[in-house]
Amino acid sequence: MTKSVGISPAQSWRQWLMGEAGWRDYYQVTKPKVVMLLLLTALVGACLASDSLPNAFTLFAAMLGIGLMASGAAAYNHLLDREIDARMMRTRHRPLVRGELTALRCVSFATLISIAGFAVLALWVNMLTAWLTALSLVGYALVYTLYLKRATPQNIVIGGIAGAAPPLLGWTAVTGEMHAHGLLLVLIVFTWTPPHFWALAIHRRDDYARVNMPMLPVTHGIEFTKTCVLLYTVLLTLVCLLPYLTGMSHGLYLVGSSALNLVFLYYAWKLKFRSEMGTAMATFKYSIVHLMLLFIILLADHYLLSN
Ligand code: HEM
Ligand SMILES: CC(C)=CCC/C(C)=C/CC/C(C)=C/COP(=O)(O)OP(=O)(O)O
Repeated sequence: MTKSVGISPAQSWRQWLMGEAGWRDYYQVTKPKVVMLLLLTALVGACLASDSLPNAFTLFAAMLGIGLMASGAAAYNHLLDREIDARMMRTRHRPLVRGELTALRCVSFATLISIAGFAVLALWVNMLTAWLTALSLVGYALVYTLYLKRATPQNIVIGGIAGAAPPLLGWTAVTGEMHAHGLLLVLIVFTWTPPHFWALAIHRRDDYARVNMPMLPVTHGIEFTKTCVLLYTVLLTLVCLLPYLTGMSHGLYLVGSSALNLVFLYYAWKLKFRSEMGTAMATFKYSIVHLMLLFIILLADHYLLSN
């Protein structure tokens, strides 16, 4: 007699849940590196909100909740952008474009982790943080992705508010209330976003033109965008002085942030006046290092120099 080779209940569950997708596809739609940097800014917001160390459980729950909701927002972005992603060189290998993750699985995953993130914040952090994070999710996943991105070259300036929110989310997670210093950290990320994105958009201009996406280099040309990158970098340098001038941060921050901004200004100046083949991409890559180090320095300054 031959034994039948059916699949076990565990295997059929896995097949129902995953289909052709692997864990890597689910991981990829969460934009993990972006979310990691967002979480760093949230963590620093939380630490700067009080003179003592924040409660470890609240901090863990806040990072988990914000991380899950930001990942959910990123997964909705993959879902809603799948048709334009398929036509752009940079994004045509994404899981939904390759068909390895179906739209139904992606929307289910995004909804599940977003609701889980909201529940974590509502149950173990506070309602203010839960609702502000939900607002950021809607701002990025719906307002930016579905409307702004396709409507105006100021898309990333306005949409940047959602990506800039995490330091405030960290702040409210610890204190339960908003504070001008938390909003100052938001202002830094908000001003940083245009040079971050437009440097990449200059490099990828043709990709965006192919799909008629009204990004600034497509609508106003590369030279104008380079001028905007330089002007926003000057503005960022000035905004970065505010934590020192308002007494929120100290000398270590002033020296560290000034050095980082001088390098950013050099990249932006070079992009405008001495551009070579890889200058736009190098400026984009530096913007990420800049923001990461800036927030680490804010943290070091807070713990080493606060009384
Ligand atoms: C509206 C605001 C923003 C726009 C339009 C934007 C746009 C982009 C784009 C198009 C990429 C390239 C992704 C790729 O290569 O697939 C990127 C990469 C990245 N962005 Fe942004 N970004 C924004 C805000 C932010 C914020 C607020 C952060 C963090 C605080 C951030 C952190 C990063 C990081 C870490 C990467 C590199 C990801 C990687 O290498 O996989 N971005 N961004
Ligand atoms: C809850 C919360 C804090 C939400 C914020 C979510 C979030 C992931 C913000 C990052 C912004 C970002 C990566 C924009 C790029 O989108 P794009 O569509 O222009 O880039 P793409 O073409 O690479 O997809």
